[in-house]
Amino acid sequence: MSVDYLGQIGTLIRSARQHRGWTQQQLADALSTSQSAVNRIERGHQNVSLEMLARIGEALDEQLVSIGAGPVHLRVTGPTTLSGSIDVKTSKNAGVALLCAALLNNGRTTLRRVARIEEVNRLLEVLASMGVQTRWLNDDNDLEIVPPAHIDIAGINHDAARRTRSIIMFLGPLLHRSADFELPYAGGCDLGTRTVEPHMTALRPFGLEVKATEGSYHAVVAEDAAPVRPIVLTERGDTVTENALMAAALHEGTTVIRNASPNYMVQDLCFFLQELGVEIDGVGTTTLTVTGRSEIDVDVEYSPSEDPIEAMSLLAAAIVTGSEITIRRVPIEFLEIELALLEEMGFRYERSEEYQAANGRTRLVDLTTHVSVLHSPIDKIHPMPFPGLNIDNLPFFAVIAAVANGQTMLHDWVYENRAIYLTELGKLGGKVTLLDPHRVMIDGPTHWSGAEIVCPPALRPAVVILLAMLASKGTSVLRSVYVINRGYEDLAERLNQLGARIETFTDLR
Ligand SMILES: CC(=O)N[C@H]1[C@@H](OP(=O)(O)OP(=O)(O)OC[C@H]2O[C@@H](n3ccc(=O)[nH]c3=O)[C@H](O)[C@@H]2O)O[C@H](CO)[C@@H](O)[C@@H]1O
Ligand SMILES: C=C(OP(=O)(O)O)C(=O)O
Repeated sequence: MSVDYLGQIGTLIRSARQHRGWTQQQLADALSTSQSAVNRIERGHQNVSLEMLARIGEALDEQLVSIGAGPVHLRVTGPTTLSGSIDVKTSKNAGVALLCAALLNNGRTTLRRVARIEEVNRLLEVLASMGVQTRWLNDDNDLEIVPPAHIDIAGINHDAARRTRSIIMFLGPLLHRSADFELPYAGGCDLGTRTVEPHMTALRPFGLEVKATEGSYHAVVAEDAAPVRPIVLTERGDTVTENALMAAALHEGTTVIRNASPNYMVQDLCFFLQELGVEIDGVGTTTLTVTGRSEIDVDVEYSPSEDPIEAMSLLAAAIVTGSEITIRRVPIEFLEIELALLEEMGFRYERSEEYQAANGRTRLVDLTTHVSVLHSPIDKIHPMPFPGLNIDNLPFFAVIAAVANGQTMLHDWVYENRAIYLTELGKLGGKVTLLDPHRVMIDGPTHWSGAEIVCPPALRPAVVILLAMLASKGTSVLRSVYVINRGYEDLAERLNQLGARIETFTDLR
């Protein structure tokens, strides 16, 4: 940790003083201190208290440093070899779904070990603005949520809401709470246009009609509407399935959802809803049969499961740095295809016996990676809805393909923009050719060398670049990492515990 903050602050003070046309003595007089003290401060040789900084700023009529504001960056020194063990944290995508689902419950919801990430923070801000009480209970990241008798949807914090995609999952729970309300447009990663139409189609049988007005969705709910036939999702999407589930959970009667996503976050939501007393058959399949309740008022505890995408990120970290590490608490059901493909590429690893996650349902294993010589797969790599290679895991195969011998094609048919961001690996020495907006060709192996890169506005590609920086020779800088913190808790610090050399810094302003 060698950022010379004192030196930087000193330089800022000197230039502000000179800008004002003052000598060191004049500043010293204004501060009732000595000229030699000012000299030491300007040279970065003296620790300055916050109070002193404020006084200097006042004397020079300039705000010298704004603390905590502005973007956060990472400085990475490489190449690194990692070692040791790391636990996978609970998933962002279950976390946000469960926060929305807590709106179904009039009672107290306690979620155990929630990922303390920016995406969750934004949703907490949104919930607070609607009058929902939330609080972190302890250092284990247990989170308590208590909705008010009347949810103030109109009071919603638009700025926080617009920064997350998950806001769309308020529709399912809120349609039972209000007959007429507005929600800001969903945000999240900039991956190109992401449709909300399947959500509207899925929720229409519950009486919901949504009109897109300027900057927000205007939702109107018809009284006494109820699904009379199975709801057939037009896409097997994760959040759309969750919306349909949440709408069905507060509908007294049985709803059948077909073409449902059986993916990890949906399973977590189903297990939680079961704890709330909602009956659900077919968890983990594409047909969910839900018998809801007209009111839910229980004090409930639930432990969301571990994040398969974080597990994949850590596997990629080990592979790109040629390291042997143990990744604990891997939800194996959701990483099997990725591992099978990696094995085909020559990756060797050991897998422990299975054990249960804290929710008592999800199967976990520990994986120990071995240093392996990888080659490209014979066929292109493409994602599919679960059970298929997870779309959020596809970007990690870019950095893996870059260290494998041969040519690999990645085909991201899902998102309009995400593959494009992978070409940023070229700045570190990767040979990544964009064939069209959905396909990239990667030639490996790569001699990585450090560079300065601004995070692309998409979580997974940003992490992919960080991982390549771990393997890059020299110093790299990754700018504006909010996008990473949106989905990962303390990633840099946890990689450092495995031996990485990543420093966090901000611009002093
Ligand atoms: C909060 C959360 O849980 N976010 C996840 C969720 O977002 P979410 O459920 O919001 O995903 P989207 O609805 O944006 O779907 C992703 C894309 O896949 C397309 N699509 C999806 C299913 C399908 O059967 N056919 C199809 O074409 C959609 O049109 C869209 O372009 O699922 C995405 C796809 O797994 C993940 O990347 C996100 O991390
Ligand atoms: C696309 C992602 O997230 P979101 O749906 O929150 O934008 C992701 O997790 O990679």
